[in-house]
Amino acid sequence: MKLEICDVSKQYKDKCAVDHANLTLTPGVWGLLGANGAGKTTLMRMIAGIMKPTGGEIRYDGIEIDTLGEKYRDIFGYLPQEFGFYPGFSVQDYLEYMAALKGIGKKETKEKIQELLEIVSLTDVRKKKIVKLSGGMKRRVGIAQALLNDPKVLILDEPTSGLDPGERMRFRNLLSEFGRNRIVLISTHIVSDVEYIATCNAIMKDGKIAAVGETEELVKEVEGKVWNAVLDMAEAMTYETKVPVVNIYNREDGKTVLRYLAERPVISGSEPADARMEDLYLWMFPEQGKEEVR
Ligand SMILES: Nc1ncnc2c1ncn2[C@@H]1O[C@H](COP(=O)(O)OP(=O)(O)OP(=O)(O)O)[C@@H](O)[C@H]1O
Repeated sequence: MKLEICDVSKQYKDKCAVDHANLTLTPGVWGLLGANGAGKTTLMRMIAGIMKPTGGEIRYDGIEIDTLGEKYRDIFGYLPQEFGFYPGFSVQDYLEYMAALKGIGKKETKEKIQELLEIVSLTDVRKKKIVKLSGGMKRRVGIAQALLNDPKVLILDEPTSGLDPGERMRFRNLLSEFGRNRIVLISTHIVSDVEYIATCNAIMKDGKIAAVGETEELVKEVEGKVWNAVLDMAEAMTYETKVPVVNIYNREDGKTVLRYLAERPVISGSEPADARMEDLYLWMFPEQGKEEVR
């Protein structure tokens, strides 16, 4: 099973949102990383078949998705970034409605909804109107609807926004399991959100795919360039503008740990640290700064 994005572009009037993107997705969980405006949503909408590329094509197992029509919809699940719920519907009614749209039989629908409500921990609120749910719960309803048809390809646009830490953890576990023999693509501008579940990553910048690979492989580029320095808070702050800072946190003993990137240690007493995706991201796009990526 593979999904190929072949030289895909999308031109909106005077804006090239996706620029000759090439990417082959195979089973597993993929992170699509990029700052706001990098082109992630546009690329995902094209993969979902709800927007046509202005150049190139997208193929599922060698066949252009447009020509697959209904068949593609059957194997596909999509959680858009902004998605119009039917606020007056209860969770159960909404999922039944979505299942009908996806052409799932009644008996199968009942069982599937029960199973999914358990998975996303919404069984207790299944009769509640969606309008009355919290942001995180609404997001989980969205995740459940994307899973209704047991899709082979699952596309999730910023799925973790609005989830609390517990929900994020459950969501990660669910996707790690789900992605074993399916293609799962998750977009985010929060690198740490996909770091623990994505086995492969595609990094987007200005509409282009800037890097692709397994996390371990990609982070090799920054190995030996990540440092931790333990300082007083005031001193740590003075380095904020002098070195690319990935992270600053305060320890219980009152000291501050500054994680930064440099070819060689520039703060005395620095210790080497294991490289992670957020280090690579900042290394590749220093101008985007830490606010964008964490
Ligand atoms: N309908 C449109 N018309 C014109 N420009 C658009 C349109 N939709 C998106 N864009 C522009 O295309 C670029 C890519 O947008 P897109 O939403 O795909 O990025 P993104 O990486 O998903 O960002 P975000 O995380 O903020 O959603 C942005 O510069 C955006 O302003």
